[in-house]
Amino acid sequence: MQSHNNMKHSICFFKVIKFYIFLSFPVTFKLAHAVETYDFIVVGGGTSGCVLGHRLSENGAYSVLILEAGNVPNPALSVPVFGPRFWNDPKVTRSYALMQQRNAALANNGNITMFVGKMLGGSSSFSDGVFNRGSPHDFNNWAKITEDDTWKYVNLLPYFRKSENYIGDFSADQHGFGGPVTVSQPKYAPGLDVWLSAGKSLGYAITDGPNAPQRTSFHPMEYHKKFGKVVGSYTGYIKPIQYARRNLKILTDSQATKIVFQGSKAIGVDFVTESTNAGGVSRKGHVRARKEIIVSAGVIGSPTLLMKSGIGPRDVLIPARIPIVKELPVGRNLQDHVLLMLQFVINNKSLVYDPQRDLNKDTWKMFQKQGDGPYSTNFGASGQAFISSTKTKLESNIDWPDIQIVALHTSKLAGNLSSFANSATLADWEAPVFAQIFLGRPKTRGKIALNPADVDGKPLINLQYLSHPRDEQVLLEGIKKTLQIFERTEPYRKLGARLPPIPLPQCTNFKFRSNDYWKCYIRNVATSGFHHSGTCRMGRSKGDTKAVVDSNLRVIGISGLRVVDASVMPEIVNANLIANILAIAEKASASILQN
Ligand SMILES: Cc1cc2nc3c(=O)[nH]c(=O)nc-3n(C[C@H](O)[C@H](O)[C@H](O)COP(=O)(O)OP(=O)(O)OC[C@H]3O[C@@H](n4cnc5c(N)ncnc54)[C@H](O)[C@@H]3O)c2cc1C
Repeated sequence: MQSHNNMKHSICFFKVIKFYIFLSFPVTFKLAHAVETYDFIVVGGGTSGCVLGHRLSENGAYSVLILEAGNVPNPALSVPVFGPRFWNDPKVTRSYALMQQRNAALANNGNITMFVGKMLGGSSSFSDGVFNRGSPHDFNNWAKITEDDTWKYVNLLPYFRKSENYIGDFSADQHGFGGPVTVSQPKYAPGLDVWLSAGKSLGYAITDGPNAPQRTSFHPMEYHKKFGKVVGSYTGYIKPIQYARRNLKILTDSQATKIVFQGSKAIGVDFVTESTNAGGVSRKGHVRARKEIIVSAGVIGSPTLLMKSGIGPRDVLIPARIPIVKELPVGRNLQDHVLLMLQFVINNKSLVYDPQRDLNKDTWKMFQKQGDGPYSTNFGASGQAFISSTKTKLESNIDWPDIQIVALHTSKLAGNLSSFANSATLADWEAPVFAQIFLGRPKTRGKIALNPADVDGKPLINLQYLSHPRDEQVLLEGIKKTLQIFERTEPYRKLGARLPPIPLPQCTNFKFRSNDYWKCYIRNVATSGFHHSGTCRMGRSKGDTKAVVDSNLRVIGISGLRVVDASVMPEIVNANLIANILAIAEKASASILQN
C-alpha cells in the first residue's frame, strides 16, 4: 500500500513537472537564419560552456554564441532523488558503450556504459551534486607539467571562489560568496555522526569539509545545491541572465559538426539543428567567429569534434579519410576514477534513507518548504573521507590523498548503481549501507578515436580500467580501509555493522575475504566513476608530445581555437570534477578577456 501510494505520488509529481515545462519553456532560442558572426562561439553549453557564455558576455562588449546539442534541462533533474531516473534518457543524456573491459566489470561481461549530459549545463545539470575541489597537490602538479605557475592551487583559489556562493558552515577564508553556484552542506545526512566518530576513532582528522582545502581526513559532504536542489552551471550562470543579455545568444538542439579553418586559423563552425527546434526538419547552419572558437563539448564531444575537423593523431585521421589540419595527440590520455562498492548491513534502520519508507507527501512538502529531508539526498550519502594509500605515502612525504570513500546510508541504490546491491535477505531490524570507493589518482590511461567505418557515429572509447598494476593495489588498500571503518570501529560496531558472508558468485574459488578474493571482486565489480577527463591534455606549448592545448588552453599550432572543459586536465584530480571544471572555466574566461 505504501509503495502504491509512493508510485501514485511520483506519477502525479511527473505530471506536474510536464505541465510546468510546457508552460515555462516554449522554444525560447531562435535559429540563426543566415550566416551570423559572433566575437566568440562556445561549442557546448555544458558545465564549462555556461561559465564561458556568462563571463564572456558579462561586460557587454562582445557578442557570444553558445551552440548546444541538447536543450533546457528538465526541472525535475534538480530534485536529487529524481536524478538517476534520467541517466538512461536519450533526451537528456548520451550514452557510450566502452570497448569491452579485460580487468573490470567482468560480472557484466566487461561491459560498461558511460553517460554524459546532453543539455544546457551538461552533466552538471544531472550530477549527484557532490562538490569537491581537488587536492592542492593536484594543481601544483599541473603547474609543474605545464611549467606555468598560474595553475598552482594558490593561484587558482580566486577562480574557485569566483564560481561559488558558499552558504555552508565551514571556514570562510577558502570560500567564495555571491558567485553563481551555491555550495551548501546537506541538513539531511543519515548516519553522519557515526561516520565522523568512526574516522575520529581511527585517528583521522575531522576537517572543515572537503574544500578546506583537501587533506587526509573525514568530513561531511558539500554539494552544489541550493535549498536542497542541484544548481548546475545552467541554473547558476545562464538562467538568471538568459533573457537579459542581448549580446548572448544560445542555440539549443544544435550540434557542431566541424570547425572550419582558414590556413591554421579557426574561423567558423558548421552545425546541424535537430528537428525539435526547427519544426520537424533538420537544418544545417554555419556561424563565424571574429575572435575565438572555444570548444567546451566535454571529454568525448571535444576530442571528437577536433578530430572530425582535422586536428588529431595521424593514425586516427588517415584511416578516417580526414585531411590533417594539425597533428596532435587528441583523444589520448583518457582517465577516469574507478568506482568500487561494498555493501554492509547494520542493525538500525533509522540511520538509513529508505526511499520506500521516506518518500511521501509529507516529506515532499518538507522538501518544498525547507529544502530539506529525504528528497534532497543522493543515495543517502552521509560523509566522506580522503585517504592516502601506503604507495603514495612511500613516494613522498606530502599529504596527497589517492582514495576517496563515501558512506551511503541507503537501503536502495538507484540508476546503474543498483547492480551493486547484494541479494542477502535481511531481518526486519536490519538495513544495508554502502561504501563507494573511488580510485582517486589512477595510473591507467585510455583513448578515444573516431570509428573509421562510421566517422559521424559514436567514437571508439578504449579505457581499459585497471591496466596499470598499481591501480588494483591501491583499490585493494581502499577495500581494507573500508572494512576497518565499518567492522573495526566502535561507532559502527555498536550498530552491528558487518559484511554479509556471501561471496560474489564469480569469486567462490577464492577464500572469502582473502587478497585473492578481493582481487577477483575488483575485477568483477569495478566500474566507471563517471569522472572522465584528459582527452585534450594541457601541457607545454613547445616540445611536449603529449599536449593538445597550451597552459592558456589554446590548441597548439592553431589560432583562434581553445578547449575548455574536463578534457584539458593533464592528470585527473582526486575529487569529483565539477568544482574543478568551474574553476578552469573561470580562469580561461579571465584569460580570454585579458587578451
Ligand atoms: C551520472 C553522473 C553523475 C555525476 N556526479 C557528479 C558529482 O556529483 N559531482 C561532480 O563533481 N561531478 C559529477 N559528475 C561528473 C561531472 O558532471 C562531469 O565531469 C562534468 O559535468 C563535465 O563537464 P564538461 O564541461 O567537461 O562537459 P559537459 O558538462 O558534459 O558539457 C558538454 C556539453 O557539450 C554538449 N556537446 C557535446 N558535443 C557537442 C557538439 N558537437 N555540439 C554542440 N554541443 C555539444 C553536450 O550536450 C553537453 O551539454 C557526474 C557525471 C555523471 C555522468
